[in-house]
Amino acid sequence: MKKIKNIAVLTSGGDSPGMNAAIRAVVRASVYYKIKCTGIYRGYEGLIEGDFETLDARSVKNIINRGGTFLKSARSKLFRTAEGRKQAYEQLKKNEVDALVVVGGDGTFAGASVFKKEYNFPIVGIPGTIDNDISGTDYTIGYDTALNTVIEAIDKIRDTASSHNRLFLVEVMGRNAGDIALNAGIGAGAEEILIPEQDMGINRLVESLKRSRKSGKTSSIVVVAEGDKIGKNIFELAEYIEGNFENYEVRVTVLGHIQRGGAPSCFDRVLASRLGIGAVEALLAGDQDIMIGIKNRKLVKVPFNETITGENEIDLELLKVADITSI
Ligand SMILES: Nc1ncnc2c1ncn2[C@@H]1O[C@H](COP(=O)(O)OP(=O)(O)OP(=O)(O)O)[C@@H](O)[C@H]1O
Ligand SMILES: O=P(O)(O)OC[C@H]1O[C@](O)(CO)[C@@H](O)[C@@H]1O
Ligand SMILES: [Mg+2]
Repeated sequence: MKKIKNIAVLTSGGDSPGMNAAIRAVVRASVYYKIKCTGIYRGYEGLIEGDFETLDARSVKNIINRGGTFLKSARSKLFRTAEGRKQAYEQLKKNEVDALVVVGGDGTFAGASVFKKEYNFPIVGIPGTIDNDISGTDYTIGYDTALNTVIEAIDKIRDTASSHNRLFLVEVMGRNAGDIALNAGIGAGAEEILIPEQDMGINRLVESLKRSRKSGKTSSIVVVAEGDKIGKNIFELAEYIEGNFENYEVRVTVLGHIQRGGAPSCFDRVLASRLGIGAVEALLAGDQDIMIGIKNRKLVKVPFNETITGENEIDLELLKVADITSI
């Protein structure tokens, strides 16, 4: 195998707090091991266009505390095409890049896996997404920060919900994964949590909210993941619930992209730093086509095809905790 002298790094898909800390770790590990590090701007889009810049230890100063990604990110349509990936490969050759670190979510890994098969180019992935929807790692970078952002927002909503005796539906991110909804829902003391992995059924939801009222609750918070399976959007759901209650006002808050921003938590900074170094060391050890993840507090190497199962397991114990604590 060709000796690795130049590692490139890019961030792709939705940004997540801690991506900067991951880039910083990749750059500084490269400096530590005396190899060149190349930053690629705007994910696979910049890879195709050749938007490259050499990074040194000082290029990544003062970013460990910053949300977003200074390399910027993109959702690239072109990289989904064979022609786009060919251009990407040509750019890597032209810039004498020997290996690539991609920081992103399941889509980013799917793209990396296709690229690796076509060009046999060494790639290691770092899980960076607020969704926590990647198999083989307990946590993805940004998820912990997003959870804290969500509970801070819901705590505020609770103040006004209880002052007005209202029911609030709070939509959180997660097109296919309910991790944010379930964990933030428990942490914020929600009465009900709707997740994509489970269809609770609209009637059961209404019955449960009626029971809550009867038990003496004067206000309620329902956390709804954006990809929940109840079959109505959150505003239709609010109307339906209001129509089934007397004198219970319903309000909707969609938290949206606020969940993706902000300074990373200490947990995400440390995780990102460990994974960044792990990725460089893996490439230097000859690994490729894998993600560096974390399991039971230890770094692990997981083949790309095992990270994108498309199925997100729900933690039944957490569902029980949510049920019992919302009585
Ligand atoms: N099957 C695929 N083939 C080639 N490229 C892909 C494929 N799937 C995804 N990609 C590339 O990866 C990019 C990132 O994927 P996606 O937009 O799904 O975000 P992600 O990495 O899953 O992050 P997040 O879910 O946190 O936003 C896509 O914009 C696309 O360029
Ligand atoms: O920023 P965009 O492209 O609207 O993406 C939103 C999606 O990205 C994610 O936030 C993950 O980054 C999903 O939870 C959400 O559905
Ligand atoms: Mg994704």
